[in-house]
Amino acid sequence: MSAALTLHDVGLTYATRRGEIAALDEVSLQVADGEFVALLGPSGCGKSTVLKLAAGLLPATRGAVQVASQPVCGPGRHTGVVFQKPNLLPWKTVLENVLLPAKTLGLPLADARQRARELLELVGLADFAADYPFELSGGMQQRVGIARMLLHDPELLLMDEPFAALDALSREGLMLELQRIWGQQRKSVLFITHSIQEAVFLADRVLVMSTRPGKIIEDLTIALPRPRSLAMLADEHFMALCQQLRRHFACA
Ligand SMILES: Nc1ncnc2c1ncn2[C@@H]1O[C@H](COP(=O)(O)OP(=O)(O)OP(=O)(O)O)[C@@H](O)[C@H]1O
Repeated sequence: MSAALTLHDVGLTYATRRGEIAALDEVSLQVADGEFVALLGPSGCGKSTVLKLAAGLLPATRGAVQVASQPVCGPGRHTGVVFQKPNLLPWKTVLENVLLPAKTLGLPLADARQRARELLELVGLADFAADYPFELSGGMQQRVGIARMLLHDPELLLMDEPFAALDALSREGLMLELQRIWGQQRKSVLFITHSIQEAVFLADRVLVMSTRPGKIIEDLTIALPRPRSLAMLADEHFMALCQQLRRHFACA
């Protein structure tokens, strides 16, 4: 299977006023086409840095970063990104927010508008197209962010703790929703999270990073059947996988 994302021996050092900070050291990982990979690790270990490298928002200090087998030289059309905060423009409607990348990427507006409506349908917000972000819940705003990420039909989705700011029930709802969307669209996904449960529930594979400078210290295949239901959170096999991952963290 070909790789949607490859990091090979990647190092990243930030230059700060207080000297250099080695964020990543010899990180190698792959996301295969259509694969859902979760990246788990303690705070500050370099997870967001990995995502920024994959998104072309930062250049690597050492090593190689490739998306769709091409070196990453800057933000590109192959990738779509969502962050913890959906960063919607408050003076634009839901539909206009989803359409934002159309201008930057030079997409034909009529086609983009049609696709934006289809994506709002996909994320369950068809009836809210004309609303403004302040009229939506946090979970609904994050779904707008997901629709916006999908507008230009990227092959690789980069998601940086997209559900972290939500309450537990909204998080569970969005996990199910993301699983459904991924099942329909079969994009390749790198999903960053602090939540072991979220990682095991969603992913085909979970990668664990060490404390800074981050390295990959575990690569665990999650062979649970799909689609996964919330009942699975109490399943013995599910809990054993969570326990296996929890051993890497001090509070295990
Ligand atoms: N722009 C920057 N300039 C200097 N240092 C940075 C910068 N961004 C991140 N760092 C440092 O690099 C390290 C890794 O940060 P990063 O945000 O990638 O970690 P993370 O695992 O995503 O953390 P968290 O889970 O808390 O979001 C941290 O020590 C952080 O302080």
